[in-house]
Amino acid sequence: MTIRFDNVTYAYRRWNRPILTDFTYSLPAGLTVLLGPNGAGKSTLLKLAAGTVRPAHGTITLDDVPSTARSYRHAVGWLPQHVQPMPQLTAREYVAYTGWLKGMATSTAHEKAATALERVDLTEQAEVKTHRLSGGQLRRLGVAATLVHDTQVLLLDEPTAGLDPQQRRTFRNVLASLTDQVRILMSTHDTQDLAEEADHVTVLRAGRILHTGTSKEFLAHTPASVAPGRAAEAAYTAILNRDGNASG
Ligand SMILES: Nc1ncnc2c1ncn2[C@@H]1O[C@H](COP(=O)(O)OP(=O)(O)OP(=O)(O)O)[C@@H](O)[C@H]1O
Repeated sequence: MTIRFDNVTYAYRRWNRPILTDFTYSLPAGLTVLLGPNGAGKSTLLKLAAGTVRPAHGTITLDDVPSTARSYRHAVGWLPQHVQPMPQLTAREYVAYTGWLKGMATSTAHEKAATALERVDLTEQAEVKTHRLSGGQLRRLGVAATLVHDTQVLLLDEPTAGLDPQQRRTFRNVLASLTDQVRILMSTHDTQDLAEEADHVTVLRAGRILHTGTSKEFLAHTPASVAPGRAAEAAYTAILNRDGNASG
């Protein structure tokens, strides 16, 4: 099951310049990292894919189901940049409540919540009130909430921003463990982190795809003299520079 953008054009206001124009993209299997400078259109792309905003032209589909359909929004989970705790709820109740909001029976929502928490490695925190969770645990709680209703595609907007290195590692490991069942598109500014877990990399600038391919193909852009620890950052810079030179 994958999300396809076909000739999508989107502007925030009818009279504004479009952020995406005639944009075509198909989300590959596994974990895809979405890179791009500030204002490239990453969040806009994720919001369109989540069905929270609609294109002016073109179509966004999940195996032929349009993004306007209820079944589309059930199959696609979107994690915004900030996960708000609900102080009165435990982690388990929070996830079950999300399932209930999506139309699940209360008993099913509780059952599915336990499985979703297990998938993000939060079983031990199931009875902890959400405002007592750490920043990294809160992000994983957000992922559990999006997984509770049998999500096929997970969209994450800078989920590792503000996390310390240990929390980022745990978060990435959790994402990597989900990719056998869920396709994931994750935006980030954390270029170096991605080299470890991403299957694919897409680079966006000014609403255009500069590069999309496997991580190996992405890293092949690394200049020869660069130390391995800097490879992803250097590959990203090389792709941006190549485009800058071509369009300049
Ligand atoms: N609600 C909005 N109304 C009008 N313009 C917007 C709105 N949200 C974003 N934009 C504009 O759309 C463009 C793309 O923004 P978007 O947030 O998608 O980029 P981004 O790649 O996610 O950036 P960042 O890395 O800074 O989060 C920017 O020029 C931004 O100013």
